[in-house]
Amino acid sequence: MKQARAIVITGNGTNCEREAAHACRLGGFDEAVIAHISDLLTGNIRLDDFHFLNLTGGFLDGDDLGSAKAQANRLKYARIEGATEHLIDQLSRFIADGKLILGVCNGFQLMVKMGLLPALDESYLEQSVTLTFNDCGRFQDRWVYLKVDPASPSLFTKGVEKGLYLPIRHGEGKLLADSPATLAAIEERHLAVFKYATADYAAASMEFPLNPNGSVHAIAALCNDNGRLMGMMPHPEAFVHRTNHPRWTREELPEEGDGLILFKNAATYVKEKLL
Ligand SMILES: NC(=O)CC[C@H](N)C(=O)O
Repeated sequence: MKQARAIVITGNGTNCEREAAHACRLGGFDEAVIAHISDLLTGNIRLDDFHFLNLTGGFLDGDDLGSAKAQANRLKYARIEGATEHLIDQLSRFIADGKLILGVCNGFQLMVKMGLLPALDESYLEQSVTLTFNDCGRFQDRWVYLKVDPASPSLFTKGVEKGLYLPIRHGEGKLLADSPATLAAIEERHLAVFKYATADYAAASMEFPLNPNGSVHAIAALCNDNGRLMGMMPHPEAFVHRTNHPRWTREELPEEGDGLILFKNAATYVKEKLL
C-alpha cells in the first residue's frame, strides 16, 4: 500500500518538530519522520521519499544574522556529501513534483529568506519579502485571531470558514515587502492567506496586540500561486486538540483544535493527488 509520508526537518535550533510530526499523524499522514538536517546533507535521508515537507519553528542558529538567514544559505548552497547534487536540487525537484511545503514561524522566516515565498516569478530563489523585528521591539507570546482569505489558492485552508485562533511566539514576525508592487501582487493574487484580525474575524487589524508585530497589511501567512507552499507565523501544530487552548477548562470547545484542519487538508491532498 502506498503511504502518505511527511518529513519534519530538525537541528540547528528548531524546537517544534515533535508537535509538527504529531499534527501530521493526527491529520492523516501514515508516517511523519523527524529528520536532522545533517541526515539530509549526508544523503542518508532524501526529500524525494516524502510528500509533505514541514519547516518548523524554533531558533535556527540562535537567530544570528536575523532569524533563519544562516539556514536559508545552508539550504541554498550546501552540497550533499559524496554526491554531485546540492540539497536545493532535491528541494526544487520536490516543488516541481507538486509536493507540499508548510513553514511555521522560524520555518516561514526560512521560506521567505530563501525566496520560496511568495515566489511571485516562480523562481523560488529570489527573496522579495522579509520577516523582521516586531514593532513593539519585544518577543511576543500570545494567541491571535487570523482572518482567512477565502479566495486564496492555498490548499491547506479548504473548509476554514472565518478564520483560526492560534498561538504565536516570535521576535521577528513583522512582514515587509521589497516594494509596493510586491505587496500589490500579493494582494491581487490573494497570496496573503491569513491576516491578523479582530476577535470576530470580521476585519484585519493593525492594532497591537491583535496584530502582534506590525506586519504590513496585517499579513500573518503567505502561499504561492498554486497553493501548495504555505508559510505562517502562528503555530497550527500547537492547537490540534481542545486541551491546547488556554481556556479549555472554562469554555465548551470542539474536540479538534483550530490548527488541525491545515494538516488534514495536506493529508487529503497527498492521498488524492500524489499517491
Ligand atoms: N517560535 C519561533 O519559531 C520563533 C522564530 C524566531 N526565533 C523569532 O523569534 O522570531
